[in-house]
Amino acid sequence: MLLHHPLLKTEWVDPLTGVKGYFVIDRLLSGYCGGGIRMRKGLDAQEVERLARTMTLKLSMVDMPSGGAKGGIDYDPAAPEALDILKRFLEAHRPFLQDCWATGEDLGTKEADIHRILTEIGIQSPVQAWIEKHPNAELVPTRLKNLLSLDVEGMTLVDVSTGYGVAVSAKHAAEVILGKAIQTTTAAIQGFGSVGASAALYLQKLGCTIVAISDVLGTIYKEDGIEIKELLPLRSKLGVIDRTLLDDKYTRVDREQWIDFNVDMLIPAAIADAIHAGNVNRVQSKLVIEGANLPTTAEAEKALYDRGICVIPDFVANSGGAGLFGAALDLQVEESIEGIYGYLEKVIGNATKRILKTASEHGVSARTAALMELQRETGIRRDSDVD
Ligand SMILES: NC(=O)c1ccc[n+]([C@@H]2O[C@H](COP(=O)([O-])OP(=O)(O)OC[C@H]3O[C@@H](n4cnc5c(N)ncnc54)[C@H](O)[C@@H]3O)[C@@H](O)[C@H]2O)c1
Repeated sequence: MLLHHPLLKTEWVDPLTGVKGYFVIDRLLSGYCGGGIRMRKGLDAQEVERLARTMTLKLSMVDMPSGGAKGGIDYDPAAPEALDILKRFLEAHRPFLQDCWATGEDLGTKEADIHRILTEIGIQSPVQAWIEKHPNAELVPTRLKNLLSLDVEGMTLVDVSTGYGVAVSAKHAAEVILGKAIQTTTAAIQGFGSVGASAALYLQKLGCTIVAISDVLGTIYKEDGIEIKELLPLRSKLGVIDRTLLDDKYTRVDREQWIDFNVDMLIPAAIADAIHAGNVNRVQSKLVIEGANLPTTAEAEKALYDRGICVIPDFVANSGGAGLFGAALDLQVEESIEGIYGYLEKVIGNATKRILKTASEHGVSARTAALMELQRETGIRRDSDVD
C-alpha cells in the first residue's frame, strides 16, 4: 500500500511567545495550493496535515485547479494575544502567500482579521497567489472585493457560503437517503460559528427543524425548533452564544449531548474527531452531513456504515467556501449572491447526488464513492485513501 505524504511540512515557533504553528502543503497543482488557517489550543502537526489533504480533495471536488494546504496555530483564539500571534504567523509565511498559497478563515480565525492583517503587511488579498496567476488578473481583484463584501443577513458571503453548501448537500441527501423532503426533516448541529450558524440558517430557510445546537459552552435544545434568526445576534465573533441573553424556552444540556438527539440529520460543524469510537453508538440519525473538516474518525465512520448510517464526507458537504472562490474566479458566473448560490447549488447538489448514486451502485460508503470519482476524474486518490 502506498502511503500518502504531503509535499511540505513546516513547524513555526513564535519568537515572542514560543507558541507553535504549522504549515502543510499537501500538493501543488499548476503551482497553487489553497487552505485556511486554524487556531485552537491543542492543535498538532498531524491535524494540520490531515486538513491539508482534505483541502486537496475538496478543491478537486469543486474543479479548482489547485492543490490543498493548511496553516494552524496551537493557541486559544479567544486569548488577548491571538491576533498578534496570527500576524506573526502570516508574516513568517509571506513568501508562500505571495507565491502559491491562497488562504482564508478556518476554526478559530476570521476572514476579516486575516484580510486586515495581510493588508497591513502589504499583501492585498488572502488569495493573492491565485489572483496573480489568473488569466484575467486585472479584472479579478475588483470582482473579488465586490463579492466578498456582499452582506448576507448581517454576515459576509465568505462566512455563509460553506453553510449554504452544507444545506444544499443536506437537502439532496435527505431526499435520497431518507426519502424525505427537507421541509419534513429535523437536525442537530455541533458548532454555531461561520459554518454551523449559516448551515442552520439555510437549513431552516429550506424548512428543516433545527432541534439542538451546541457551541463550546454547551448544547441548547428546543423540541419544536430553534428560531435561528433569534440566536444569531446572541453569538460572539467566534460563535459562542451569550447565555445571559438566552431565553428560558431553551433547555440547556451538556456540550457532548448534541449527538444524542433522535433527529433525521446530525451536522457536526465544529471540531475534528467529534464522532469517535467512544460516542458513535449514541448516533440515532440515519444521515450525517460533515459541515466540519474531519469530524468523524475512520473507526466511527466504519461503525456508522455498518449500521446503515450515511455520512456525506467533508470534502463534498462543506466545499461551499472553496466553491465560492471557484465561482469568484470564474468570470462566467454572475457577480451577485444569486450567481454564487446558483453555482454552489449546481456543483454541490450534483456532487451529492452523484456520489450517492455511485455508493448505491457499488455498495460502498459515500466517502469511498467520492474518492472513486476523484480518482476517475483526476487520478487524485492514493491507496491510503481507501476505506
Ligand atoms: N469557515 C470556513 O470557511 C470553513 C470552510 C469549510 C470547512 N470549515 C470547517 O468547519 C468547522 C468549523 O469552522 P468555523 O469556521 O465555523 O469555526 P468558528 O471558529 O467560526 O466556529 C466554531 C464553532 O464551534 C464551537 N466549538 C468549538 N469547540 C467545540 C466543542 N468542543 N464542542 C462544540 N462546539 C464547539 C464554537 O463555540 C463555535 O460555535 C471546522 O472544522 C472548519 O475546518 C470551515
